[in-house]
Amino acid sequence: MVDPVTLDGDGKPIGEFDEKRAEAAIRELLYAVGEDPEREGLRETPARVARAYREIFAGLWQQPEDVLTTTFDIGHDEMVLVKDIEVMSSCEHHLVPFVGVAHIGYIPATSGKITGLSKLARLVDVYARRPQVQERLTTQIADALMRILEPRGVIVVVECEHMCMTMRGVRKPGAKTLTSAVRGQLRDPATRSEAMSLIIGRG
Ligand SMILES: Nc1nc2c(ncn2[C@@H]2O[C@H](COP(=O)(O)OP(=O)(O)OP(=O)(O)O)[C@@H](O)[C@H]2O)c(=O)[nH]1
Ligand SMILES: [Zn+2]
Repeated sequence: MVDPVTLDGDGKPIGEFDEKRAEAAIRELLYAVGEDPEREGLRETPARVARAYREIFAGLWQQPEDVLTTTFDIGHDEMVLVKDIEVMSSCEHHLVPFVGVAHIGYIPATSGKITGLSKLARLVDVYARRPQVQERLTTQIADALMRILEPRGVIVVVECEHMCMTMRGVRKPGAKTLTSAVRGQLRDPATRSEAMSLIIGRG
């Protein structure tokens, strides 16, 4: 899957968030919907929304290597699974949120790298804080872990509710979308089903 951010030769993102441009766009949007961005309550809104977008899309200027920095070798070669990591992302089709949880498991290489547990949650944010589709979010997390930790296997399961399906359009609140990405030894049916039962069997 191609990373949506254009990278330079050193793998760093090209460009930067243009707050002034975002502010002007929000002013235009307010005019377009028939509002008056000069009225009291809206005067600060374009600047405020621009700052909010800077935060919501901050992942565009981060790479997984920036957060998977702390790795240890503690000789643990059994599965590590972190469940119910909060996901807050934005649907790239409608620019409204999709929210839910991610479950991430990996089997370290025999003499391989383990990362700090919080780094898995940070990795989710790197990819969630971009205009996204849930399938790409899921595969990007799995592929980054495979590339950086070089584990024997990875499983990523993401369950989200998409606001574009609840607040507009088809209007089906409560519908959850599940996506998974499985790599390496976790593709083995027995290992995969052990991981899935750990993920699904939450009390
Ligand atoms: N596969 C996938 N689809 C998504 C995701 N987020 C939103 N969508 C869908 O993207 C589709 C865009 O469809 P379009 O027909 O181009 O847009 P639309 O007219 O606004 O569609 P409706 O949402 O059905 O009103 C919709 O079916 C959304 O439900 C996602 O993460 N993954
Ligand atoms: Zn959408």
